[in-house]
Amino acid sequence: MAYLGPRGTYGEQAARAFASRYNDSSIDLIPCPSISEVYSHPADFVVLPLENTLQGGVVETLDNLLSILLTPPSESSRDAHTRRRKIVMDLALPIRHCLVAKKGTKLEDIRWIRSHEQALGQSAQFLSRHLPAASLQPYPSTARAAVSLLSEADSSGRGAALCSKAIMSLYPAELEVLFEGTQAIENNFTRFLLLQRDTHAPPPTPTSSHNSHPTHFYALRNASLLAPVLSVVKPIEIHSRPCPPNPNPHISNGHKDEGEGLFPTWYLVEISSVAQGEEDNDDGMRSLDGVVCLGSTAGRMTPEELAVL
Ligand SMILES: O=C(O)C(=O)C[C@]1(C(=O)O)C=C[C@@H](O)C=C1
Repeated sequence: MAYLGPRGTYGEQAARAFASRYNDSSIDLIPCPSISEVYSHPADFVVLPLENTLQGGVVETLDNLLSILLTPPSESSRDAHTRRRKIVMDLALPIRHCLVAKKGTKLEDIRWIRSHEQALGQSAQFLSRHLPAASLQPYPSTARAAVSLLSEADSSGRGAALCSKAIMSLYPAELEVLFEGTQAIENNFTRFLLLQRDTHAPPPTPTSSHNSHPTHFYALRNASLLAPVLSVVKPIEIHSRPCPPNPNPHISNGHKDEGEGLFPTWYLVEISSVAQGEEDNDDGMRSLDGVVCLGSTAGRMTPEELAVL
């Protein structure tokens, strides 16, 4: 199971929780250096952060999920295994950031702060109030930012990281927590998705809160597809992202003739299956040209289930 590493990330916590849903103790957790490398990893399972209470969609995840719109069905290279993967589960992980620094560092000495851009954004109010002069340095993950402090040549401790307290169990002798709870609100969650290859692996065992109303995810190539889709289903959420420049002019990115001019956009639409006649609706969605099904969440883990892991 591939996740955004190194050890100590929120992604690792999500991966452990997802792995516990499988009656298979042989699932290895594989840390990857970036969200894009998680997405393209050939593992049977990958774990991706989708959205956060305070900061909204995780753009690197959205761009990777939507990149399927550029992949022709016959693709045989890097994208073959990503095409065969489907979303099977989600969870909402409580997110509580700590300001962490090398032991002995004082708050007033801190000149720069590293973290994943999501964590920096979620802590913007704290940073402007307590560390207004510090420069912000985006890192590929919260734990990578914390680990980078250890190899910092500057031993006077002028830098800090925002990350999960979990990092302290890995580096108790080197790091210390200067402040707990830097995010703007207590009820801060990041939703993670589990994608599973449609071969080999068994399905997850249902959670105790087994979701009798799964939700379904679709990638849409342009805005004109929103109208037919929204006329047949109940949308729960719609994320939009700029359509990337087309790397392969032989494959349409869906925008040449759409008249969207300067701002071509792709959409990730999540729909509920509680709408009447859901089966028909789902078939209707799949048959639309420019719509790709990305999978369904079968059961969401509750905070209580996460707490006992
Ligand atoms: O950097 C991490 O620890 C991650 O797991 C990534 C990530 C994200 O991409 O949103 C996950 C949860 C938090 O919102 C901050 C960062």
